[in-house]
Order: sequence, then structure tokens, then C-alpha cells
Amino acid sequence: MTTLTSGELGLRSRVAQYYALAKPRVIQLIVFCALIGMVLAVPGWPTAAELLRMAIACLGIWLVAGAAAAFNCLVEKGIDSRMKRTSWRPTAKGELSDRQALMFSAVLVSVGSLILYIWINPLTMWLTFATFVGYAVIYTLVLKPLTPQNIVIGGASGAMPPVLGWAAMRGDVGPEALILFLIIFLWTPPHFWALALYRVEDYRKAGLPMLPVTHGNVFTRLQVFLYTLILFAGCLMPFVYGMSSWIYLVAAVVFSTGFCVYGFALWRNYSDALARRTFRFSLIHLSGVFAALLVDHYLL
Ligand code: HEM
Ligand SMILES: CC(C)=CCC/C(C)=C/CC/C(C)=C/COP(=O)(O)OP(=O)(O)O
Repeated sequence: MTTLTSGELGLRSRVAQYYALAKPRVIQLIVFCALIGMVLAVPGWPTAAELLRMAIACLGIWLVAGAAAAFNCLVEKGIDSRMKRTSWRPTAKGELSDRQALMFSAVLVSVGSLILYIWINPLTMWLTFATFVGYAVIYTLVLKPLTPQNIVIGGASGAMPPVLGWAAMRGDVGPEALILFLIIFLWTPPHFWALALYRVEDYRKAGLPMLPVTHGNVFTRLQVFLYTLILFAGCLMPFVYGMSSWIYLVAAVVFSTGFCVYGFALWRNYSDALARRTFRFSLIHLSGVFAALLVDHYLL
């Protein structure tokens, strides 16, 4: 067994702190959605060159998205330190200084943008950079402290990954990519408000105007349910438009029915535990729907 010196241990925990700043779990799903955009943009099985292009584009998007997350952690260190869920973040705890977080974000966004510009195409680079600005500046700095519709408007940034993926492979923005954008855009409010319902005290303490804080629990539950219904319709679009076949349709109906059932149950009979399960199901829903697009693309 090898024993680590205190220097090596220090380095490991430093790396872990920077890694945490990039919100790796959220970014994983973001990059997965971008990858599906790439997969659908290439008819049939990809060649080795296309696979390499997908890998490079995923890396570039991962880096820029990580930079956006790190910038968010820096700007919100005060808010994060007041919320139970986020008080552990290295920026909130003062383990990483403002300068370190800013440098980290600047390096990631620069390297990621350069990768996209040189090896993918300028359109993907600019769209990804606009997404960075949308989340890091418009959502985090302007919308989040301003209006309970913050996550609806800001959700446009989170919905961009399939568009970025499509642009990386085709060099344009096709209607198929916009349909995938619509799905994530409609998915974001029930995803976030389910969480905000059981974290309402955190948001109240932090002074953020999230919907359950400004409009209360009952109104937010109704919004979650209504959005799951519109999302159901949105998830049918890939089939209706002819991009996907019955395999996708079956999966989309099953996952979206599940989400509507959660939305309905939460609306009628609230508990924090059910809101937590609804939030967790939102992640299963989006991962499942996008995985179904992938399976459908290669099987039929
Ligand atoms: C404005 C849009 C969004 C907001 C406000 C939002 C908000 C949140 C929040 C507050 C959490 C933290 C949950 C926790 O710490 O317990 C979370 C988790 C998560 N979100 Fe979102 N989200 C948004 C968009 C997205 C998008 C577009 C994706 C992916 C495509 C995504 C994927 C995830 C994942 C995978 C987690 C779980 C992370 C974990 O387990 O640590 N979110 N989201
Ligand atoms: C370039 C590119 C593809 C960027 C993607 C943009 C991005 C990182 C979207 C993710 C959305 C997200 C992490 C929301 C968290 O909301 P929050 O900041 O309100 O959550 P918090 O309370 O956990 O900080």
C-alpha cells in the first residue's frame, strides 16, 4: 500500500475543490444532451473521423459549461454560504479565493472556446460562448435576483446543448435541434421548482425570489403539474416531426406519463419527500428521453 505525503494529499484536495466548482454532475447531463444532438445530426453510424469530432466537441462544451458553473459559484458565494445545500462549496467556505475561482473559470472558457473554434467550427464556439454568457451573466447576475421567472428565461441556456451538438456536426442550427431545445426548455421549470419546493426555506433565507418564495407552495405545485403536461406534448415532437420512430415514442410516452403522474400527485397531495422524488424523477425523465433518441436513431 502506498502512503501519500501531506503535499500529495493537499494537491488531491485542491484538485477536488476545483472539480467541484465545475458542478460535474449537472454538466455530465448537459454534455450527454449535447452528444445526442451530435448523434442525431449524423445520419447512420458515425465514421471514425466523426467520432473524433464528437469527442472533441464534447470536451470543448464540457470545459465552457464547467467555466459557467465555476463563475456562478464565484458570484454566488455569499448566497451559497447561506443555503444548507450549497454551503459546502469551496468558494462559499473560502477554500478557494475569488481570484482562484475567476482564473479557473477564465482558463476553462478560453481553452474550451479555442478547442471549439480550431477543431470544430466558429458557429459552435460562438453559440457555446453565448450560452456561457446566458447562464453566467444573464441568469446568475441579472435574472436570478430579479424575478421568479428567472429559471424559465435562464432555462434557455440550459436548453442549448443539443443545438451546440448539432452545430458541431452540421455547421448550422436545424429544426431537429430546436425541437430538442424545446424539450429541455419545458423540462427545466418542473425540474427546478420541484427542488425549490422542498428547499424553500434555503431560498427565503438567501433572499432569492424563487417561485415558492414569491407565489407560495400551492401555486408552484400547479405550475409544476402544468409544465409536465406541456412537456408531455413537447416530448412527442421528435416523433411528430419524423426524426424518431415508435421506439422513441414509446419511451417518451412512458417517461413523460411518469413525470405527469408525479406532477399531479404533488399538486394534489404535497410532501417534501414527494417533491424530492419528483426532482429525482426529472433527472430520470430527461436522461431517459434523450437515451431513447439515441437508441431509436441506431436501431431504426
Ligand atoms: C436554469 C436552469 C436550471 C436550474 C435553475 C437548475 C437547478 C438545479 C439545482 C438547484 C440543482 C441542485 C440539486 C441539489 O443540489 O440537490 C440541480 C441539480 C441537477 N440538475 Fe439542474 N437546473 C437547471 C437546468 C439543468 C439542465 C439544463 C440540466 C441538464 C441537462 C440539469 C441537470 C441537473 C442534474 C443532473 C442535477 C443533479 C446534480 C447532482 O446530483 O448533484 N439542470 N439543478
Ligand atoms: C456553455 C454551456 C453549455 C453552459 C451551460 C449552462 C449551465 C451550466 C446550465 C446548468 C444549469 C444549472 C447548473 C443550474 C443551476 O442553477 P443555480 O445556479 O441556480 O443553482 P445553484 O443554486 O446550485 O447554484
